[in-house]
Order: sequence, then C-alpha cells, then structure tokens
Amino acid sequence: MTVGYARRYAPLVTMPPSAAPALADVTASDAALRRFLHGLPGVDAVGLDARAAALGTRSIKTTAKAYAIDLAISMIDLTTLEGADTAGKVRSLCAKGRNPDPSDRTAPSPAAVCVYPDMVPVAREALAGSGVLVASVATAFPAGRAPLEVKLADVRAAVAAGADEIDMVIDRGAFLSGRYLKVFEEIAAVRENCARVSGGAARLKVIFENGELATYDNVRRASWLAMLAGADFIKTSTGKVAVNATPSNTLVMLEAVRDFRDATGHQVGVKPAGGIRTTKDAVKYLVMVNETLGDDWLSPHWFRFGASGLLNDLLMQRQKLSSGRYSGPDYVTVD
Ligand SMILES: O=C[C@H](O)COP(=O)(O)O
Repeated sequence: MTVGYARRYAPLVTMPPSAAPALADVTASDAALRRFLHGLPGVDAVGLDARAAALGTRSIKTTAKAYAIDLAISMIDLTTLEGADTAGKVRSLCAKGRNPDPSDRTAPSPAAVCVYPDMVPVAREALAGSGVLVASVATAFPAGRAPLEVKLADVRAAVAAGADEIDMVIDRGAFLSGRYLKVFEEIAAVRENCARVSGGAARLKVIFENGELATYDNVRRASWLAMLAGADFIKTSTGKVAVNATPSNTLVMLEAVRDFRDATGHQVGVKPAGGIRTTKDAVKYLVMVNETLGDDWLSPHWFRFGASGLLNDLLMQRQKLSSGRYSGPDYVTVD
C-alpha cells in the first residue's frame, strides 16, 4: 500500500475542523506516524498498575449496585466465537439476548450478540425487531493473517449480511515491527468498506490483542493509531490468547480516549474483552470508567464488555438483589 492510500482515507476521520489540522500531518508518512507514536508520553507501569488496583477496591452501595448491574448487562456484547458454533447455538444465544431472564421481564438486554461472519444471517434473523445489535468479528479473526483484500471481503460480507458492528483485529506483526502506516491504512480501509456497504451505519471496533503487544506503551500507541484511523471503539483482546482484558491495559485505553477527545473533540468507545466473568469484575471496570472518563462514557454506545459468561453472573446477582437469595445457576440458561 502507498502513502497516498493513507491520505485518501485520513479525511474520513471525523474530527472537528479546529482540531483536525493538528493531527492530519501525523499520518502523512511512515516516519511522521512513527515520530508521533513514539513521542507519546511513556506509561509509568508501576503507577498504572497501582491506579488500576486502587480503583478496583472501591465499594459501592446496594442501590448503586442494582444500577451498575443493569448498566453492565446493557453494555455486554454477548459473544460466541467457537469453531464448533452452530446455527442452533447462535439462535439460543440470540433468544437469551432478547429475553435474558424469563422470570423477570425488567432485566435489560445486552447491547449486541457477537458472532463469526458466517453466523451473521442467523443472528440477524433471530434478533429482528429486538433492538439487540449484531456484531461480527472480521479481518481473519483472531490472527488477522490474510491478505488485505481477503480481510476486506470478510468485512463486506459481514456487513452485507446485516452486521451492525464490525470487530476487526489489527496486524500485530506489522505493528510490532514498526510498520505503523500499514496498520493505519488497513484500519482506514476497513472503515471505508464498512461505511460503503452499510451506508455509513456500521460501527467499527478495532482489536489490539494487548496480550501480544508486550508493553503498555504499545497499547497507548495502538490506541492513538486506531483512533487516528477512524475507530469508533478500541477493544483490548480477542479472548483467544493467554492475557486478555486486564484493568491495567484497559485503563491505558481509557486514558487514551480521554486524551484523544481533549485533543480532537472526537469521542471513541472502549471495549474490554476476554476473561471478564463476574459481576465484581464488571463493577470494577465501571468504577474505572466513571473515575477516568465520567458519565459521558457510561452508556452502551461508548462502553462494552466482550464476554461469553458474564451475563449469567450478572443475572444471578440481579436475582439475589431483588429476592435476597441466590437462585443458583439452574435459573439462568447455560450457554
Ligand atoms: O470478545 C469477547 C471474547 O471473545 C469473549 O471472551 P470470554 O469467553 O473470555 O468471555
């Protein structure tokens, strides 16, 4: 790909005119982009871990807990990404998305059901009229090892089949070898394909696979790179490697979206994914969002949990709060 390709897509980044010129130049060449990303302040890893741990110890009142549980449910991308997925499994996950707690119709629905591209038509049909979105991983998820044209075809097929949101993986090999412009151009190209096929409606989440990026500095660089290329959301992980979302790597990303909005006026969402299974963990993340970003990000439009098992625990805790006792796992459907 050429620098011209990057220039072609850079204007798609919807920054306010007052802020755009300041950052437009940083994607003009490989060298300019490297200079910019390596000029970002380094992350103090010890301080970061301490901050994330301290935020994780905050307790919240029972009334706030009920609110937090419903908010967390509404922020879930209810996910199944297994090689063994069947249409039947996807349909039953969608039924759960439509009506998470059959014993209590006041339980909110998750934001989206997230599936592989070939399962999008099944999910689209099963969720019709429910308000629950269809999200799909694409770009040769989870490794991202395919030629760009194959990745773009994957994206176009998922959007054409009815995906409201695309979760793409970055090329970690290119990123780790310093070929930042290649990563930028791929994200911009995916964004353009999403926009073209969906008429601008499909939102793009960009997955870094933090567990493979080795340092918090790299997570910060990947965050800025993806936001410059037009990501609507930045997402920690695929859920397929040893280290997935952690409070610390998510905090780096929360700080990045805060700083990006300060610099450009443009707001980007955050999605921790992989390994988040308990209400306690979800509440920790919500406290972190509240303390770092405030109310502006406390909605499913701007914050998501990518999770396969979290919904069940939230539903059990929700039942406990309303009835005073645990119903036990038999009262929530097993995925
Ligand atoms: O994006 C979501 C992840 O793939 C789900 O990971 P999990 O099964 O650890 O919740």
